[in-house]
Amino acid sequence: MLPDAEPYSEPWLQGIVDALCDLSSKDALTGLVNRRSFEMALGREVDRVARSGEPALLLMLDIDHFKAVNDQHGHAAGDLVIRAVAQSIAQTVRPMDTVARIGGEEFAIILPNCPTSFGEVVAERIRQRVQALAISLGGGQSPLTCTISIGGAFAPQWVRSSTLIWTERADRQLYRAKAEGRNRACLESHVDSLVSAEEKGMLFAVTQQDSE
Ligand SMILES: Nc1nc2c(ncn2[C@@H]2O[C@H](COP(=O)(O)OP(=O)(O)OP(=O)(O)O)[C@@H](O)[C@H]2O)c(=O)[nH]1
Repeated sequence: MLPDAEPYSEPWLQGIVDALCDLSSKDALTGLVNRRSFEMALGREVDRVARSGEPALLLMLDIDHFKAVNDQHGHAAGDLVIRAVAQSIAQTVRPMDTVARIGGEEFAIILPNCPTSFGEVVAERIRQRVQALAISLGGGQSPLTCTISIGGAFAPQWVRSSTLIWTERADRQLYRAKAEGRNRACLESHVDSLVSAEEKGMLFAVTQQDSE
């Protein structure tokens, strides 16, 4: 939609620029950050963790049995569920956290500066908030409920990881949550002992470069 201001005026042009930025970085259905922006934010977070050593958590979330929602209630109802879950997740985390829709019924959250002891608490809080939703379909129909599965992994502190390794770790926990029965949060444990050989190699490469 074109801005309200006088065409070609400075506010009008700024409005166009803002709208284009939104279009390229936001998901149209939910208004959350889109996959492209999420990957950029994750890359920045990997760098920040390696520099500061602050703990950061990545959560991957997926609506359970979502295909059945579409099949039983139609695609429009499915869209309502996706929107309601997106809103609920966004309202449960801090403004500094990045909440993204990265696929059909898949979401991801980057939580910078998240103490390791807080990981389970925040994941569980999100799971419970979504479970408590009563999603109105209108037209006298009963409201829908849904559940999500959550997988989480902390970025290894003081080690330069990669977005791919971090995402794979969180994804592995999400698969575990699905396999163990869904509607649950599974987080990787013993963060320090889980630095992979590849990540150690990356740390060595950085140290070598720095000393040259
Ligand atoms: N309404 C709606 N449906 C979507 C959208 N994007 C993807 N889907 C549907 O989401 C469903 C995902 O189903 P699956 O990947 O089989 O997973 P699931 O049924 O949630 O099962 P589990 O993840 O194993 O619990 C598919 O039916 C897709 O068509 C969307 O934007 N809107």
